[in-house]
Amino acid sequence: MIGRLNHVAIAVPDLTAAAEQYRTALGAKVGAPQDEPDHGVTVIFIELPNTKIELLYPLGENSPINGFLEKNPAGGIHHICYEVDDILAARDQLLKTGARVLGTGEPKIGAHGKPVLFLHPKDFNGCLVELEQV
Ligand SMILES: C[C@@H](C(=O)O)C(=O)SCCNC(=O)CCNC(=O)[C@H](O)C(C)(C)COP(=O)(O)OP(=O)(O)OC[C@H]1O[C@@H](n2cnc3c(N)ncnc32)[C@H](O)[C@@H]1OP(=O)(O)O
Ligand SMILES: [Co+2]
Repeated sequence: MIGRLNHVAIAVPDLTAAAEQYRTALGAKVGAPQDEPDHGVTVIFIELPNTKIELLYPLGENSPINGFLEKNPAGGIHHICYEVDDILAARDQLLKTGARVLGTGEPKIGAHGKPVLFLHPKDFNGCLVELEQV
């Protein structure tokens, strides 16, 4: 069901510093900051030849990443995003296995303008999973 790895997201305590480090120390192709108010985050995508890294920083008062950054003040890997062809079929299949879909259970439009859903980290070996329909 899952296809390519779309991105690995890293929650960071300082978005500008993290972007600069990827640009200068790691020599990566770093995009511009994008506010995602529907998701409570500001993101910067880093383009790698085979995937992307999504730097995440809280936006607004109820950001879903606030708790994670409180527990991991230096930052940390926050989620991985797998591509799927049909997100509703994927969701329904996963619900049958007992996996918890976060939020309302309905896809939201993600940072690439495509539908996304999140699966509870406790149901996936401690790793928050994002699905993106491509
Ligand atoms: C723009 C878009 C895109 O790419 O298109 C994005 O990525 S938006 C990216 C931001 N959006 C999201 O993450 C949306 C989905 N996320 C959520 O709904 C939330 O972040 C939850 C995953 C439910 C966690 O929320 P919160 O930290 O408030 O809950 P909580 O404190 O009750 O956490 C429950 C347990 O899960 C653990 N936990 C929390 N976040 C975790 C993470 N990212 N990875 C692994 N474990 C995690 C906590 O340590 C805790 O474990 P213990 O009980 O053992 O201590
Ligand atoms: Co993401």
